[in-house]
Amino acid sequence: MRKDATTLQDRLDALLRIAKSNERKQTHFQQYELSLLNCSSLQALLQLILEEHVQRFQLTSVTLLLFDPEYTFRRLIEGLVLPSVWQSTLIFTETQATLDQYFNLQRTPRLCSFSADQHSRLFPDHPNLGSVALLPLIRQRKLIGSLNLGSRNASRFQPDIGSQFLQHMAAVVAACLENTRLHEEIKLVGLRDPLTGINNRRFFDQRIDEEVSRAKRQHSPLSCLFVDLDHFKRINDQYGHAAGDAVLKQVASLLNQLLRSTDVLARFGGEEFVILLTDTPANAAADIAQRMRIHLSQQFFAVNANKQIQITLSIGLATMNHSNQIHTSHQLLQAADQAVYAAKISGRNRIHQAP
Ligand SMILES: Nc1nc2c(ncn2[C@@H]2O[C@H](COP(=O)(O)OP(=O)(O)OP(=O)(O)O)[C@@H](O)[C@H]2O)c(=O)[nH]1
Repeated sequence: MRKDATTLQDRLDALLRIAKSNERKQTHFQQYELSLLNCSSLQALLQLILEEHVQRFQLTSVTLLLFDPEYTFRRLIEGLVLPSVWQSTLIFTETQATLDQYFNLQRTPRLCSFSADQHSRLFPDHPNLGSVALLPLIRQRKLIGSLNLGSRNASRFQPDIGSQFLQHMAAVVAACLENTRLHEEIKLVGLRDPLTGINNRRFFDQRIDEEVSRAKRQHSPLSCLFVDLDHFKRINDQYGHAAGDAVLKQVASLLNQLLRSTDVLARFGGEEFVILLTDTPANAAADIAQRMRIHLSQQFFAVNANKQIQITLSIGLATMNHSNQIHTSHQLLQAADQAVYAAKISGRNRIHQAP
């Protein structure tokens, strides 16, 4: 009788321990889910998925394979400084078949033993895993990627283990990835000029303030070029607005190619471009402007199937060098603007340097 009571008590204790452990897991997952849902940037989200996930759930490796046929994701992360380990944990594919091979038609999570033949592309840094869970990331019934969990423990992920919880996590991850991607794209659209694809004036207004502060802090010179196409109206009038657009696009691309990655190029409006040359004194900026003017005057621009034209630029140059009258971003831009006006009235196709 007494023995029976003890056994019953042991069983109850064991059940209580399991219930408590499940509750802890549930709380743990809910906290993780909340952090995923609260993420506002793609970098922070990727950090949660690729790094925090491994620790929180005691895994050996977590990787993401994303279907990115138009390089949308890759363009968004291009400008970010990402941890070098992500080079092997953040994987992209342009072909749907690469993803499809890992899942059945129902696209349910796949829990199985690790096989080097099948899974090495998903876990390039971990050739000795015991088991893996491949979770399909689905949005609007489309497979957008796969979240891949790897464990050294061979019994951690096996086909007979319930996968509802993992399926739920994959749905949250897929939704968060889509949301942050859209969010980042919107941010980018607000700062890009849709015609030329380069930065717009809003972006420039933010950057010039940052660069002026940096130049003051580091006591380094900062030059600004105001570039204005000569007689651009004639191109529109003679060959049409679409031809004018094509010329603007080509000019933006040519200017971009001539600059260093630390310089800032933006379309200021219409046929005007602005450039910030960081850590560049006036004489060096004048050389760059001169090279730019000559290079562009030697290019040919197709305005229709049978006609190519040449163009010229006027450039105004101003420099903040901590010993002249230029102390603010407004003064720097205004000085460059007045200088381009002086270049125009003194004959165009030339550079004018602000005093
Ligand atoms: N095709 C095209 N034209 C534009 C765009 N934005 C502004 N423009 C045109 O650019 C022309 C600018 O004309 P103006 O300000 O007179 O300047 P300009 O003809 O270049 O003459 P100068 O600057 O004095 O040499 C106008 O005809 C605008 O319609 C655009 O996005 N696309």
